[in-house]
Amino acid sequence: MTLGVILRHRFEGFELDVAFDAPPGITVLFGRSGTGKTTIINAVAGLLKPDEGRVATEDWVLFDTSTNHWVPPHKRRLGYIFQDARLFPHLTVRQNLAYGQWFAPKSAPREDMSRIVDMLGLGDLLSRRPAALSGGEKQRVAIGRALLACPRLILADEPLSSLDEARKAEILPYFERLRDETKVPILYVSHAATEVARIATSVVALDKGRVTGQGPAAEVLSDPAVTPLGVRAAGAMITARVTAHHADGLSTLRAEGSDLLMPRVTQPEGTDVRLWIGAQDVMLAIVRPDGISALNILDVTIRDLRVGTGPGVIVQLSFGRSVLLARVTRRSAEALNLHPGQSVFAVLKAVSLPRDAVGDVMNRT
Ligand SMILES: Nc1ncnc2c1ncn2[C@@H]1O[C@H](COP(=O)(O)OP(=O)(O)OP(=O)(O)O)[C@@H](O)[C@H]1O
Repeated sequence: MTLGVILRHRFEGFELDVAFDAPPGITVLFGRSGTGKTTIINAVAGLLKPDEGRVATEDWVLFDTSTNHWVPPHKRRLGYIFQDARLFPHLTVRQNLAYGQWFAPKSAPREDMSRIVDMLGLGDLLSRRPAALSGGEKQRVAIGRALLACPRLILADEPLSSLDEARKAEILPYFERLRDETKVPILYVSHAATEVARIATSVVALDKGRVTGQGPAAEVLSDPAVTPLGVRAAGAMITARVTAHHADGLSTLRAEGSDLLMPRVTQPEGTDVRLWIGAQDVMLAIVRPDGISALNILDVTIRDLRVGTGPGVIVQLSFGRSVLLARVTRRSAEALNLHPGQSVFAVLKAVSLPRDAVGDVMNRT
């Protein structure tokens, strides 16, 4: 089931004009603050009636302004996952989960509570009340409650933004499972690049109320013309296989015929992972560097250079069939005469990898 979204709405000083598709899996609405992400979520939820638009799947129309069709919010069968989990404090985890189930229509296919409890690792928490849960645990219960309502669509508005880095790392694998195991489209708002790289099936990049890029996560993220958060946060996502863990805390990952050494990889050997590599963590050399501390030196070819208004240049690199981005100064690009088609070496420090940069690969069959 794919959700089609077409929306036009004007607030004083802001105009939203977007059209995109959300296929099964997680579609991340990705952009800076004030680009219209929450306005889109509110329109899909029915909390905002847009000036014009249509939101529908193949067999179900939530609203269509051209025909005056409008399904009220409580009949839309949506699962919500908010920034704060919004659990009922006086109910146990089991009762909070059952509350979600209570809202599932009798005609809907029943979701199996024990499957959801297993998927989210909630078995040991069922008799606790929310006050006795960590932020990450609460968020897992909120995901379970949303799923048990048998939603036709899940809306997640920055669900990780109130969690610290450790809690985020704890909960990201559950969103990865949600992405891979749930058949309904999930609209997920985020402005964190590593989070997007890990969980997105597809990305809708937004800027000032407009879609600047949409498509599979790896493509949108590595397009230097898109970079929704600006060049400082630009980066690319590649997939790699964990081939060995070493005693010094590093692991070898195989990607595009090359070995990469990375820290903090917890996935077992043989696992395919997604890896987020920030553009500012990649240096370029026109001859193979020798005698440097950086552990990863990759053969790459320059595809494109994007010169902005500032002193930096985003260089798009072909790494096998994958794409990497490097951010260098315009001065370096000129001094090295960097140009499309040129073979260069990308140098990547192992320690620069952020804590949550390695995630599971989608396992959809
Ligand atoms: N009810 C409203 N009335 C007037 N202006 C609004 C209203 N709601 C949102 N806006 C404006 O619309 C723009 C988009 O807001 P929106 O909340 O959708 O952005 P966002 O991308 O979700 O931002 P954030 O990441 O900060 O939540 C902003 O300029 C905001 O001030």
